[in-house]
Amino acid sequence: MRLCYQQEVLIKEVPITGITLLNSLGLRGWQVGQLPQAPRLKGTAIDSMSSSASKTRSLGPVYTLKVAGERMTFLTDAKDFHNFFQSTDVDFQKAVQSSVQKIASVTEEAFFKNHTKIHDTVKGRLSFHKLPPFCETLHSKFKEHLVGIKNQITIKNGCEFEAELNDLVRSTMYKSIMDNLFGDGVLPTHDEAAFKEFEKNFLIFDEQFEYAARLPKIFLREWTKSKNWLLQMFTRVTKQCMQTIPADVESRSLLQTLIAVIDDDFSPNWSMMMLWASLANAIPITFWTLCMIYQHQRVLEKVQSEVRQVLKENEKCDESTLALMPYTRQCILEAIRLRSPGIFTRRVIKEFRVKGYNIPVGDLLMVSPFWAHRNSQQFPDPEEFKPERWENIEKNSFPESFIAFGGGRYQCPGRWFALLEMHIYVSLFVSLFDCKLLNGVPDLCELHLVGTQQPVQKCPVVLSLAK
Ligand code: HEM
Repeated sequence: MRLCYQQEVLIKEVPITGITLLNSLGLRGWQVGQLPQAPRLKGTAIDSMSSSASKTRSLGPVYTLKVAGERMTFLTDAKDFHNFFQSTDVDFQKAVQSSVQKIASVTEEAFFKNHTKIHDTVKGRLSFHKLPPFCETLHSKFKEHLVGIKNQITIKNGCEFEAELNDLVRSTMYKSIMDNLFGDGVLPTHDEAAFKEFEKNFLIFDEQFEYAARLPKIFLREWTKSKNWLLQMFTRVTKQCMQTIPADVESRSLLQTLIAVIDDDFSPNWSMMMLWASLANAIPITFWTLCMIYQHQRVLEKVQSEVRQVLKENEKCDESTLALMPYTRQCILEAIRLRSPGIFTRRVIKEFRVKGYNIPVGDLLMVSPFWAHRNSQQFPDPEEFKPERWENIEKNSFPESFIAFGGGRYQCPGRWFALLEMHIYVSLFVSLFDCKLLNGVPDLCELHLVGTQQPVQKCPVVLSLAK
């Protein structure tokens, strides 16, 4: 397969073994297209998702792919990311609106009317200085569910307990996050059968989320059924919630805060999207963090000695407790670096100049955190799990080269909450259990581009009580 590049009158053809590249981006079967005003594509190498050196591609710092009729121009040089996030020539809302319409049935008009308001509301509610109350409630919910597992092991007379790690993390985290953000028991977390029904539908919704942004409904029967199930649930929940929104703004749950600002009939739809955003990345990355910790004996010993000491001496969990476990936080940041979302995107609304090239209006401009985080200039030995590289990172800021949470006006508003919940969960988990990965760390499934990667294989583990 060939990809054509054209610079002024010169047409440069570059052989592309790009089907592998596309596969590695998860774009199976989509078309590689023509670059209209093209860069001389030299220079920056991009590692494939599976990161083998033999798959390294040299498409250059700027290149365009035509995917399902849409021109996508990728920026791969970290020096251009700031411009990507800050330029007024590109637009976040115009890039994502049609996907939100397909996925959540929010009309174009409703999207533009409410999106910024919702973003700012979530950002305000989950801002760094609003997090302390969540410390205690997340800690107590996680503990409740993890102690449930501990009791199952104890019942077996302290013997080992076999489990699938991804399922275990999911089932213990989902309920806790839902209760914390949406209100205790507001979503079906208290009744096991109802929760299972929810989980089944949510997993289908999540798994095919990205296809749903592009494919006609006809190919998505099962997904549409699950989406409708979730929408019906949120229709009931938001109706009840509207009648019980407390006057005191500070005591409102995130759901109540959200519903209070939406001024049309799409509350259930936005709430469903909010639920997805709050579960889809943080929970798989928590799973990967645990896998990576248990896979690396030296790291494991360091985390164990840190968390067991601190949590033994502190029954409660607050900010100062977490500050005593900095290495665990470094492990989490390192796992986020290695399992960042595949891409995020902006729509070019005014000709965008980069490296001497003019990217035309209408293009989707793309940046891949997954690949950016494998740039060896910024992250030496990029494939290695090295928590120490985060040693001197300040608590409420990230280095410019770390873009897992996006950037600019619409940067992930849940990022501090995500780090908090993961820090509490991982430290509790390691303090309670010894865990042996029976088959090592699973491979990455490359189907998720917008969200983080899921494991291909199951991850069987043997759990026992921490010694
Ligand atoms: C490790 C976990 C997470 C990662 C890697 C992540 C990453 C991202 C990214 C890359 C974006 C798009 C930003 C952009 O294009 O500039 C985003 C958006 C968003 N995230 Fe997160 N996120 C995580 C956890 C969370 C959590 C826990 C919540 C909520 C509690 C959340 C809520 C949101 C929302 C609501 C948006 C949409 C913003 C908008 O449309 O304006 N995220 N996230």
